[in-house]
Amino acid sequence: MGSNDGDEAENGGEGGGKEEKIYVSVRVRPLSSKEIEKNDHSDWEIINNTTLIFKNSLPDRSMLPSAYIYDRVFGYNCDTRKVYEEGAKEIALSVVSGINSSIFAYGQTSSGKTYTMNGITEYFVEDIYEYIDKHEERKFFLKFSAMEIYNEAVRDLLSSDSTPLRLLDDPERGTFVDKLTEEMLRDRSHLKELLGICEAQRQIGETSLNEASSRSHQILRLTIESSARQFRASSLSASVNFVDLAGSERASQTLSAGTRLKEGSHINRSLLTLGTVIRKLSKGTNGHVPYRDSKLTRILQNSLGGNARTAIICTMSPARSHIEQSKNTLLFASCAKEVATSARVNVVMSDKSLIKHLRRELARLEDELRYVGLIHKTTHVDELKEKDTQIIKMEKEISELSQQRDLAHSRLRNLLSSVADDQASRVSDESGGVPVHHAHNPSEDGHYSRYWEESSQLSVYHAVTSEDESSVSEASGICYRSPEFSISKFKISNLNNIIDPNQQPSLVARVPENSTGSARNIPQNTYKSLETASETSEASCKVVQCVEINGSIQNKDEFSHLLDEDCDNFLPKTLDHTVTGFGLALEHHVRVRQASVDLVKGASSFSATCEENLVSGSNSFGLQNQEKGFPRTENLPSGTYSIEGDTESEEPSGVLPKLKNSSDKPLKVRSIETPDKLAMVQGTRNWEKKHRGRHSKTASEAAIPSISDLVEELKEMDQVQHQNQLTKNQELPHTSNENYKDERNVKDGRRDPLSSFSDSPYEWPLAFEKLQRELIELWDAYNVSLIHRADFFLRFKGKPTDSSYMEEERMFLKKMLSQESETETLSSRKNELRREREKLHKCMLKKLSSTEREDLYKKWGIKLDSKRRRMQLAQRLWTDTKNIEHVRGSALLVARLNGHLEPEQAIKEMFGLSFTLQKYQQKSSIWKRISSFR
Ligand SMILES: Nc1ncnc2c1ncn2[C@@H]1O[C@H](COP(=O)(O)OP(=O)(O)OP(=O)(O)O)[C@@H](O)[C@H]1O
Repeated sequence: MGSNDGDEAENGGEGGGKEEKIYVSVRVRPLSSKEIEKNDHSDWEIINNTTLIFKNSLPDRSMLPSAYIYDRVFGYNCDTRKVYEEGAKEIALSVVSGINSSIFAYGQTSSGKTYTMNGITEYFVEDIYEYIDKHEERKFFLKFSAMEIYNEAVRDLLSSDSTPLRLLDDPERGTFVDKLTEEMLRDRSHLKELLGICEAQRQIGETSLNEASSRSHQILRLTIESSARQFRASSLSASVNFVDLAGSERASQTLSAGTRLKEGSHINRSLLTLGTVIRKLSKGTNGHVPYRDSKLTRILQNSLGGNARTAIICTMSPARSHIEQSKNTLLFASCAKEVATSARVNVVMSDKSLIKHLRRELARLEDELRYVGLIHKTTHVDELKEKDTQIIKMEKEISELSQQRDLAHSRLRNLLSSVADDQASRVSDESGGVPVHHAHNPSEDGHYSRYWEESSQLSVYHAVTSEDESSVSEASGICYRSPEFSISKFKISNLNNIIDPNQQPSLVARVPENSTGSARNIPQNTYKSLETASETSEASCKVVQCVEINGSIQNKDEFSHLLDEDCDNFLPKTLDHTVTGFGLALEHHVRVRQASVDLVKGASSFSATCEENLVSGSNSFGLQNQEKGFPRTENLPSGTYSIEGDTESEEPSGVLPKLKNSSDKPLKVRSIETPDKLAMVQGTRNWEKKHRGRHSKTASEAAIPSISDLVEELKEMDQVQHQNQLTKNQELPHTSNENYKDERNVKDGRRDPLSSFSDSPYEWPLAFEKLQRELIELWDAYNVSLIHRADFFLRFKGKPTDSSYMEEERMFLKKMLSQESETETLSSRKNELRREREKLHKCMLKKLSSTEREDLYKKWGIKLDSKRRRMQLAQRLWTDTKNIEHVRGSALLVARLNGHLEPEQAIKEMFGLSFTLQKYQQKSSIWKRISSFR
């Protein structure tokens, strides 16, 4: 063990501690006088400073080891100073460097522990104060405490109170003795004084081996704190323990008994625990170390395996008589030599320095916080900038989208305006309730344009376009549109030489420019054929017509002549399934035509109205090419629907009149007509030419049977169409736009009942009720026969297909009312109505039982005891036209009294006669029946 000025230990021990083996030395005392007296021999030989040899002179000891090596072996003549200098000083003085240290004296009783430890303490006190004296730059604080463990009780050696002290455990301090006196040392003399007290306080007893045997374990603790005088930021604090253990003893040797035996028992037990701890620690295992098995090991735990430097001086007697005890001591020393401790420098911060240190630490943490905050702030700013960029980008996109939306709205408004113009133009050109679509919207390139309706699937055009007065072209084409695609074919022929340049074309058609561009689902060969066809031009084309079917068409072959042979490829096959729409339209137009036929009997103004919209002259229809200008209709339910130009000599008999080319005169276009409309008008004209003013029913009666059959067939198709429409509308959201529909479908008081209601089943019930009430009022105003009212009222109960009949009835009555306002005529009708009531009153007696009559009297509020009760009942029929239940009751009673209207005949009768009510004197079938009541 070298010199120790503290610097080495401080440097090496700072921080986590420096592991160091316990410094173990053996001191062999000389034989005592008693041992010599007993002629006891020494078998030990110290051959050098570290080796001790047992001179194996005894035969029974041959098995013992002969050489013992330790850190230092002090022989018989070695004085205590040298033991201190070489076996304790360096470690003991570590305390001035802030390192805990412990100096142990271990050995058999009377082996010289107290003798050695007293000397070491004395030398240490001298050295420590010498050290303090040498280090004036530091200020030292020395505290001294002393305790003994006697019979496993801790006693304060600096206190006169022998009350045992408790051992407490502290997380930082470890195990400590509660209330142990700790004296602050003033100087070395003070320490010596205290050491004297401890020696005086310690339990000493006389045994056979030692007149002043220490019967307790003594622990002297000197705590030294030091700090630099100029810089007191920190101080060093450490304790040095000088432990003089009680000596192990054998009771037989010490001849102890009583108290000494008890003392020896505690001594041996505590030393046994110490030996166990040392042995455990020496093995370096992490197993359990029984520190707590004794107060000695608990108090010295830190010195044995913790934060301390430790030196153990094992004392032994060389006498042969103590060979066993000596070998146990050497065995203990050998184990202790393997135990390592980890001493470190214990630095204590002063309050002031601690505050200063804490302030510096606080400043450092604040700097870190600011740095972290700056980083976060920077990150936040970057995120905000990125979001601002996104916002700007999104605002730009919104602006662009808004512009696109406004543009789309503008286009939509223009489109709607064009459609509205188109609708207005169409309505203005209607002459018989037939929708003909016109448009007069020249595009920028000079062509006229038009848009088709949303409901259109197929449109067949044959129209004229004009860029200027000198360049007029004919365009014929067919356009098909489905939810998936739209497609068009257009063929243009120059008509400069055949069109009257002074006459502006009234109808032009334009297929939407993108119609073919969106036809991606069309077979490629079809598309090519269309392109090829569109490039074809036929200069000889002269026909200017347009056939437009909204909704569907019966057979593509009907229109194939408007196209070339490629049409078969681009007309969709689905056309074959769309039959009923065309049939429905045709039915309506045929009915109108038939009504016209009836009306024009006798200078009908209705035919004149129709005629106003027709072309004038002998070639009024302008049809010069039947093959291209008009569809063949051989597949229609009845008759031939083509029209031949010269019909002057034709008599409509059984079939509709035919249209054919009439002349090669310059084409004069005013209107584009559908074939059935043209047929209707032509039929009217033909009939008018033959029968005007004669009131003959020949033509109409000849036409009625076939038309009626046609109506029946078409009515069936109408039902199918109606069901299809219902299904379609149920799949679509319902949007009511009644005002628009009214505006669209009403012109001069005339509504197109088909376009008004048949495609709007949700609107029809309300419209039916309204129309029904209107008819009731009109019947009442016109004094229409009660039988007619009843039959009509009960026959048409609200099916959408009733709309046509009811509308025609309404139009007729309004027309009649406007034309026959003379008082005389109205008075005549009142008389007719009065006579009809009288007839009904007479029928009651035959048709109704007495019970039925009484029930009716009660129901109708007629007193049973009153007179002329049947006449009262007849007079009350159809009097409250505002009350629909009253009207219904009246209708039922009249029908009951009438009794023989066949449903199958009703439609024929109604339409055969309803339009001729003003001429009921002509004795049509129903009025003949009415007359039968008279
Ligand atoms: N190295 C030595 N040189 C001369 N005398 C010694 C030496 N060591 C011990 N002695 C003497 O031996 C006797 C016993 O010593 P000491 O009391 O120190 O033994 P001990 O180990 O403390 O005994 P115990 O355990 O019983 O207290 C004392 O009289 C002492 O003076």
